[in-house]
Amino acid sequence: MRYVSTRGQAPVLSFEEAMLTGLARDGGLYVPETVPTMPPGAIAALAGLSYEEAAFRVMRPFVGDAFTDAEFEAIIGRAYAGFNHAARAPLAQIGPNHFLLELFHGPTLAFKDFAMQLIGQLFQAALERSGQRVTIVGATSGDTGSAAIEAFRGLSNVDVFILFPEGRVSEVQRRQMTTPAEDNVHALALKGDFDDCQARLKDMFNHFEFRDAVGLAGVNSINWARVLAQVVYYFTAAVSLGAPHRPVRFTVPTGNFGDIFAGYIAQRMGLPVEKLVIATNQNDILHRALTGGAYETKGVAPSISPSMDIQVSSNFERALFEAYGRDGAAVAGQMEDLKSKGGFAISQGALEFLRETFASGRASEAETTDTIRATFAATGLTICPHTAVGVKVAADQPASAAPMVTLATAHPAKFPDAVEAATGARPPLPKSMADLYDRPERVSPVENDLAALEALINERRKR
Ligand SMILES: Cc1ncc(COP(=O)(O)O)c(C=O)c1O
Ligand SMILES: N[C@@H](CCOP(=O)(O)O)C(=O)O
Repeated sequence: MRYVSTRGQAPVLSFEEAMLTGLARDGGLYVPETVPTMPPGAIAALAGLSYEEAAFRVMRPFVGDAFTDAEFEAIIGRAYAGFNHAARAPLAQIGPNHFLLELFHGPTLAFKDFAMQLIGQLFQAALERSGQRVTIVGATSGDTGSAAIEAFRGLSNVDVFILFPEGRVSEVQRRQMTTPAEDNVHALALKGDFDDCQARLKDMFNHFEFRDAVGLAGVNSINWARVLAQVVYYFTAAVSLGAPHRPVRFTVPTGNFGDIFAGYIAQRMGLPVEKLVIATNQNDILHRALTGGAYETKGVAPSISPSMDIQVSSNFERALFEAYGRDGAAVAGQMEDLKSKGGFAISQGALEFLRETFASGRASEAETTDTIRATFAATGLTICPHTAVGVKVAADQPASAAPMVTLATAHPAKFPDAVEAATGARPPLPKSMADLYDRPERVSPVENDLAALEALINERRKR
């Protein structure tokens, strides 16, 4: 299996190389050269398997010869052993034909654990084999950072630097990043928003001298392995609801477009997905792009679903690559316009392609709060504000016989203020985190300045 860049100019890589490389050297994102398919019989055969067994079957063709079957099986086993639900990604019914896919039973209580726990294991295996040491730099609006720190804390051949927007993550998210005591973990509070964090990260990848000197690696969803791990739960959920014999719809609370792009890959592999619905909060660039045809940035407005406070949605580039018939030059041109003009118009053909697969909707702040309240009243389930954005947008979709699955992307206890404002009750942290508020914090405030960030990382990384 080989991986190509969405901008068409970077070297073609193997799975392991693409995973360790992160952003392609032409600024693009790696995608598989061809998407392997699973025939209906193979999809039906996932029924009754454990999550780990299903994960092996779904992901195996993408990994090529990077790992033997036995190695890959063991890696998957270790990745999900720390989840606190036997099903890993259980479904809960919230309406006659509407289900929540609970993705918050991992160690940091968000869907990011599904991919991050796996790539933590994949990185360890690859680095042990090669004797390499890497510097991971990640940008986060709250959940990627804590999941990355959890997956890589204490590893001897990895330093982890996480950039988060100062004052724009929840207190629980911040403490998850600032309280680990391991000296390979560095939480950096950047003066700016998530887009600034992600832009500086991409600048570091595009500064080859720095990138090569520190052995820069990325664990944001620019990393293909992150997306791949997220493909699995689309299969397990759909099969539980009758796939491949019955199509299923998914609504995905969306920011950086990684999670929903994983759903698109599942569909390309042969999973009968009737529609993938992009659910945005008031930072609705993706909804505006899909409905109006222009991808135009405006400032990020802080919301009660802060992990989705994103305007430059990096994985949308992967969707555009498909929509433009895998024309890397066309994608590079649009990305250049995004950088220089703050936006671009999507061609009619590409827009039609996107609308075939994706629908979209937006939830305001008030609608998000109302949805948390109404879901609790109707079902007794407490949902996080990101999930609530999804539930609201799912409810707005046209009727269909296909079951609707909304991805429940985080545990409500990560966002107690928003949940309490809606329901009157503060969701408690699970026992494993009960002392989170008592642990000492360690964080470095940083300016939104590339040279200063690079200097700090270079000085602190171990050699
Ligand atoms: C809780 C939560 N929900 C939804 C999202 C959006 O996911 P994606 O960025 O993959 O679109 C994020 C951040 O990524 C998140 O942390
Ligand atoms: N919402 C994310 C933003 C980064 O997304 P990623 O999937 O590209 O890592 C977060 O919580 O950090």
